Order: sequence, then C-alpha cells, then structure tokens
Amino acid sequence: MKQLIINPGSTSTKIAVFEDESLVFEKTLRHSNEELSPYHNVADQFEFRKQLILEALKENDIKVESLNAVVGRGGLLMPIEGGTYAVNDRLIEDLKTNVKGEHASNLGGLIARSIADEVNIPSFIVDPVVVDELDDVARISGHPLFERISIWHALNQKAVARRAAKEKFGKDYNEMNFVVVHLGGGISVGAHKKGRVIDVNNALNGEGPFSPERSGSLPADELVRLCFSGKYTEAEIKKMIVGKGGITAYLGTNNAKEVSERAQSGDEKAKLIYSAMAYQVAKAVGEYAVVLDGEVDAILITGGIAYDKNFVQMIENKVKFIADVIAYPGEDELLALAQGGLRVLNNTESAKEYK
Ligand SMILES: Nc1ncnc2c1ncn2[C@@H]1O[C@H](COP(=O)(O)OP(=O)(O)OP(=O)(O)O)[C@@H](O)[C@H]1O
Ligand SMILES: CCCC(=O)O
Repeated sequence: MKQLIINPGSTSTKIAVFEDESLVFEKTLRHSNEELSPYHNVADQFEFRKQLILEALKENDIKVESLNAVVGRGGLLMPIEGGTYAVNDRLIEDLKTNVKGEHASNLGGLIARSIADEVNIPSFIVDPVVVDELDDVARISGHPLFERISIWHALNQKAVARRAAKEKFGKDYNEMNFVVVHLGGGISVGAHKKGRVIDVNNALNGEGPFSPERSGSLPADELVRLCFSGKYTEAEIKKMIVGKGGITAYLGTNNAKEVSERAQSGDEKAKLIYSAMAYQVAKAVGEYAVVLDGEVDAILITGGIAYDKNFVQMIENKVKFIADVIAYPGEDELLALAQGGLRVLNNTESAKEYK
C-alpha cells in the first residue's frame, strides 16, 4: 500500500511517501517567519503548503494517481481517544472553522482530503494533538472558570515512547513509565503512566516551558495588566503567547539551530535565553516525574531541538538524578502516521468516525 503522509508543524511541513512501512521518499519543507508572515491565519496557508507538497512529489516523480491513501496529522478537534480517523465532512468542517482554535496540524486533514479527493482515494488523520487521557485531578487549574485541557505532541510522544519501550526495555508501552519531552516549534512534556498520558502541559495555550515561538506560562497578573493596557489588541496578545513568543520574542528568530550557533559563538543574550529554555524544560521534567510518584523508567527527549547535543546535555545535567535520559532527535511522526493509515488499509483496524 502506497501512502502520502503530510505533517504540518508550526515552522515546517514534513512529507513522506511510504510503501507499506518502507520509506520511499521524505522531505522537510521549512517555512521561515518571512514566508509565513503574509498569511493572517493558518487556514490561509492551505494553498501555499499544498502547492509545495505537489511540487515536491512532481520533482521526485511520484504520481498522485499511484497512491492508495493520504494521511495527514490533525488537528485541533474536539477531545477524542487516540486512533485513526477517516477525514469525513464533520471533521473537515471542524478543521475549517477552527472549532478548538488554530493550529498548523489543522492543515494536515484539510490538505490530505483535498489531494485524496482528486484521485478518489481515502484520507485519514491519526492521533491528533487533542488526544486526552488526563487524570481528573490534572484537569483542575486553580479556578473553576478555567479547566486544564490536553493539547500536545501526542503522535510523536507516543511513537517515541512505544519505540523506547520496545528497543531499550524489550517491553510493551503499557508496562512503562516515562517522562517524554518534545522540543519543536512548541514544547510539550508529558507523564506517560502505563500507556496513558495522565498529565501534560497544554503546549498551545500558554502552559509549560517557553519554546522557539511560544511564551509558555507567563506571570498571570502582568498578563492581565497588559491585556487592559489599551496598547494591544486581543490578536496581538495571543500572538505574543503563540507564534511570536518565546525565543522569537527575545531574539527575533524561531530557528533554535541559529540560536544555538549564536550562543556558541559568544552572543551572550542568545546564550542566556537558550539556557533559560533548557532550564524551564528541566523544571517541567521534575514536575512530571512527581506526577509519576518518582517511578520513572526513563526520560525521553525528542523533536528537532534534540539534534542539539549541548541543549540535551543542559537538560540532562539537571534531571539525570531522576532517571536515564535517552534522546530521539527529530521525530517518528511520519512512520506513526503511515502505520495508522496502514492498519486501516490492511483491515487490522477500522477507521474511527469523528462525530
Ligand atoms: N541541530 C539543531 N540544533 C538546534 N536546533 C535544531 C537543530 N535542528 C533543528 N532544530 C530546531 O528544531 C526546531 C523545529 O523542530 P521541529 O521540526 O520538531 O518543529 P515543528 O515540526 O516545526 O513544530 P512542532 O514540533 O511544534 O509541531 C527549529 O527551531 C529548528 O531550528
Ligand atoms: C501542541 C501541539 C503541537 C504543536 O503545536 O507544537
């Protein structure tokens, strides 16, 4: 079975073609702040990203007609259990209307369906960012008007945790306790207890460590003051939290690799901010280790920034007293999406219906 896989992230669109589980072709289409800045919202990037994908397929002589399915990473939907979902009209409607807000992965389902429909093949999404397995106690925020919700890098965190369980421990994911850290354009840290993620920072709505383009948790009183200062619109303040927060706000770039290089070549501000990001991630690891009652089999660090050994080392120095740190740079998301689609195409699983 040949599938096109589409994984739109905040700063990139990763694509691949798999023949069953074998990779035929893979490409990361990177999008700089400058390229994305003309688009007012994520949905406006639909045509831009779709055309880049079609061009990449053409350049590599892959015909859309040769595909059996298209799988996209989705999306900010209603909270749902994990699994593979057929992209139905309801799902498209919710992605188009941003039912739970804007997110790059909303484009995954939209572009997958659009390409698949042209050649009459099925389209799917797998383990979207809204997979919700929180313990009830973790939902309590501190005020009844605010409920904590689960928005995180579910697909990659789970794929990496399954891989570590199998490769490093020879066990099933459901037997293990891990703290998993995803370091991408956004950062999420999750407590995986016997196959369920019982607590995780909402990486999209101002919780947890800051990241290349998100502020993470901010001092609440200061934030309220800013909101009522009359200096900023609601949209501008939201952008300070997601899109133009974190490293982007401090250093004017969302490129952590560039910041790492600047830090190493003597830029003191870059060094301070980059170290502060590692410091906040390490603090979060400690927090989620407590969620697991200190029973942590390993700390897994993944995502694009995990390619930076110095950054991983900064975290490891602070958390190695908890458990061993294992780095999985990049991500297993493309394969995880392909496997999700394949389970349905091979009839080992039925596609779930999004209602
Ligand atoms: N060798 C490296 N050293 C430091 N940072 C790196 C390195 N390679 C990639 N990165 C950084 O990783 C970040 C992108 O990570 P990733 O590709 O996981 O994010 P994304 O898919 O765009 O967003 P998200 O993971 O939040 O959905 C960028 O800031 C990039 O500069
Ligand atoms: C929080 C879900 C994934 C992301 O936006 O980085």
